Amino acid sequence: MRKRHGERLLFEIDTLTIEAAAGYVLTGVNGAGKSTLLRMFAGLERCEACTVEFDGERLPLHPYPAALRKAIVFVHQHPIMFSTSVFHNIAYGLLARGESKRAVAPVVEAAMHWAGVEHLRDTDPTRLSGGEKQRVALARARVLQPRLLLLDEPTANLDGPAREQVMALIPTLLDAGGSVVMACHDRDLIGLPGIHRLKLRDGRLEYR
Ligand SMILES: Nc1ncnc2c1ncn2[C@@H]1O[C@H](COP(=O)(O)OP(=O)(O)OP(=O)(O)O)[C@@H](O)[C@H]1O
Repeated sequence: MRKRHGERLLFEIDTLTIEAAAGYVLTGVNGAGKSTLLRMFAGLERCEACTVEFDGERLPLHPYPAALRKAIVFVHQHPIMFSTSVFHNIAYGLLARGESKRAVAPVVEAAMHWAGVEHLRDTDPTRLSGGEKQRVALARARVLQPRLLLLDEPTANLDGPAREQVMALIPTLLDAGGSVVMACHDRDLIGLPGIHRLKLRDGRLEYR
């Protein structure tokens, strides 16, 4: 995977292997390219010379393949939500996949319970705090059961109980059986037991 901005080479990565059902933190100084790398995986950023092997099939990252669109979910640092309700935002992706309202309702209930946002079900997400919004975004991603979940600095800009609540959810994301890669600077996330460490440094990826 190679990424340039004009003449500047941001990174060049020969091979990156993401195992099934494994958790990774991606670290690196500000501007190292962490968000860019995650956005590439999610098809949100063009890249040169990018090929992935997914379930034994070789695919380009551009144009972005439908198989990856279904398998990979990206959670933005500042999640954007419809100005409807928390319930609707969590349900939306499943309804868009063609699932019935009747099938989706209990899944959304369980996800709200998991994220501790049941009391906010009818709230307009634009009125939520940063921590509440991040928890709704995690619930919204989780119901889609992604094979790979990409989190961009999930605890950035949070402190106190809001940060603790988001922190507590992250290890349980792996229980669903998918893999998680999160870009972060948060020492507590980097130190989570069993998590693999990746570092972008001077345009190269290091396994640590
Ligand atoms: N469209 C663009 N044109 C030129 N440079 C860009 C563009 N988009 C991003 N960059 C640069 O690419 C670099 C990588 O940005 P990125 O957001 O991926 O870094 P990061 O490691 O996630 O940083 P942080 O830890 O601060 O979030 C930065 O120097 C940024 O300014």
